[in-house]
Amino acid sequence: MIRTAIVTLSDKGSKGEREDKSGEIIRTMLQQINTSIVAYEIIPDEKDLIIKKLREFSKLSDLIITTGGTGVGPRDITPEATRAVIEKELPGFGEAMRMEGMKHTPRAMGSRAVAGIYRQTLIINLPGSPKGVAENLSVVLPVIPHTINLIKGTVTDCAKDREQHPHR
Ligand SMILES: Nc1ncnc2c1ncn2[C@@H]1O[C@H](COP(=O)(O)OP(=O)(O)OP(=O)(O)O)[C@@H](O)[C@H]1O
Ligand SMILES: Nc1nc2c(c(=O)[nH]1)N[C@H]1C(S)=C(S)[C@@H](COP(=O)(O)O)O[C@H]1N2
Repeated sequence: MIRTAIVTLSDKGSKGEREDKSGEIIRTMLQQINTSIVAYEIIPDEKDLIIKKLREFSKLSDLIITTGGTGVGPRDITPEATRAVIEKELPGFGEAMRMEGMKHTPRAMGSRAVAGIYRQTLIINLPGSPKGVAENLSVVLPVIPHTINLIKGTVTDCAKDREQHPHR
């Protein structure tokens, strides 16, 4: 069971001015893999607060998924906060999400989403819009369990694991 935390970055959402559809989509899509939601919060786009929350949630989760604040708006700061926390970056996740996203909309190149590892927790940024969340998460979802197994050291032989699970 992958213990998962969801963090929605939204100034409007944190003030109760918008329903968090994006967080809800993450929750629904995660049912496709073996996860349990252990934490969920909507916070404003404040760098120090995001850093604090990522560190706090990493103590209780194997996976943290953020949504929002990845673009070029004046208050978009999620990638910088994530980079301040992670110890290893996984650039392939962002590359894959943007590459696939551009098949849907050229605006996908405007997301600066990053992914990486802090201690034993995988952190993945997703854009804020519900469509952006669904399209981006569908790209990385199949590799999340394998990545977490590698982080935790429960899979050490990638080649053998690939023979057993050729599609993930
Ligand atoms: N959590 C969410 N739930 C539903 N829709 C969202 C959410 N986050 C973003 N959106 C939608 O995606 C659009 C682009 O997201 P973006 O984060 O740039 O918006 P925003 O209005 O600046 O957000 P905020 O002021 O809440 O931080 C929003 O205008 C909204 O329509
Ligand atoms: N696949 C995909 N990626 C996407 C989108 C989308 O609809 N689909 N929306 C884009 C848009 S419009 C923006 S502004 C950026 C950043 O969104 P954020 O600032 O809400 O995180 O993500 C982009 N990435």
